[in-house]
Amino acid sequence: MIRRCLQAVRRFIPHYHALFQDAVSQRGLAESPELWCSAHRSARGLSKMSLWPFSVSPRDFSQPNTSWNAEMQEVYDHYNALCEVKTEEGEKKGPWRKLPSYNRSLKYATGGVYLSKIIQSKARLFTRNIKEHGATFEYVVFMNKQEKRCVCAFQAGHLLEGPPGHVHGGAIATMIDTVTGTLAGYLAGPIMTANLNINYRSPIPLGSVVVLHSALDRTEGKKIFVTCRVTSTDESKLHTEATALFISVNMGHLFGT
Ligand SMILES: CCCCCCCC/C=C\CCCCCCCC(=O)SCCNC(=O)CCNC(=O)[C@H](O)C(C)(C)COP(=O)(O)OP(=O)(O)OC[C@H]1O[C@@H](n2cnc3c(N)ncnc32)[C@H](O)[C@@H]1OP(=O)(O)O
Repeated sequence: MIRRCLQAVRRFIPHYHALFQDAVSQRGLAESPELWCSAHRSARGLSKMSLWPFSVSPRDFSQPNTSWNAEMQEVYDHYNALCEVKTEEGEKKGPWRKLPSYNRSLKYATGGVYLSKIIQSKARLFTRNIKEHGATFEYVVFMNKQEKRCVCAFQAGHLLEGPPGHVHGGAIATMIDTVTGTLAGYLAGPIMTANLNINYRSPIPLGSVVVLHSALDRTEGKKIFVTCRVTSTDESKLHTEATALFISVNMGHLFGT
């Protein structure tokens, strides 16, 4: 019985990948978060008829949870309100969009040729690999496509300690790479970080909430230059400044094939 289930699942996986690749190649990647979701959805219909053994609706890690402090919730509420604006005809889409956040950027991609098949399926996005709420990276990104910029509310958990009581510089760099990379990917499709230049101006206390403000500086051919400032939520304190260079790559480069 178990062997038959496994055979069915193995037969289904290539179909799933084909569907995913179709959606990717037909729609382009400029709207990547939607694309991931729609590619996932188009494959989902099939998965309902199959023996696909995994959860079909991935958890959105950027939803408020009990670990969020009042300041984190406040920043979330502020930008969330800007996602819908009230008009005389009712509510309509505002200039901001809350991006969903999953624990794999491409949930069903096989990756990592150096990993065994079983371990490959356990690969997870670095910033979303701890299930415990509030322990590491609690964050939510809001995108303003018109203005080519985004903001991210980030609450740094106790497992991100570097200097006593403060956030590790590598964790800050991770968040800067994630947020600037999300902006570059959202605007330009598949990208990889080529250069990240960071100035740490003042330490970030563990458990505190900061805001990452990221904006497109310019594009030159395949090169996408992005800036980032990490500030206190009221912007009175500058914690970190960074510039990043992303290069547009093809899907093969992204998957390492
Ligand atoms: C798909 C994303 C969509 C996401 C949307 C939202 C979904 C949300 C989900 C999850 C959020 C997570 C978001 C995270 C984002 C993080 C991304 C990473 O951390 S990536 C890991 C670290 N990076 C590497 O491992 C790269 C390693 N390097 C390479 O693979 C290559 O070097 C690469 C691709 C960067 C460039 O290689 P070439 O062959 O394509 O390009 P060449 O020809 O070398 O360069 C093109 C131009 O760029 C300049 N260039 C290249 N590297 C440079 C550098 N380091 N500094 C300055 N210029 C550089 C060159 O001089 C050249 O310029 P001239 O056209 O001649 O003017």
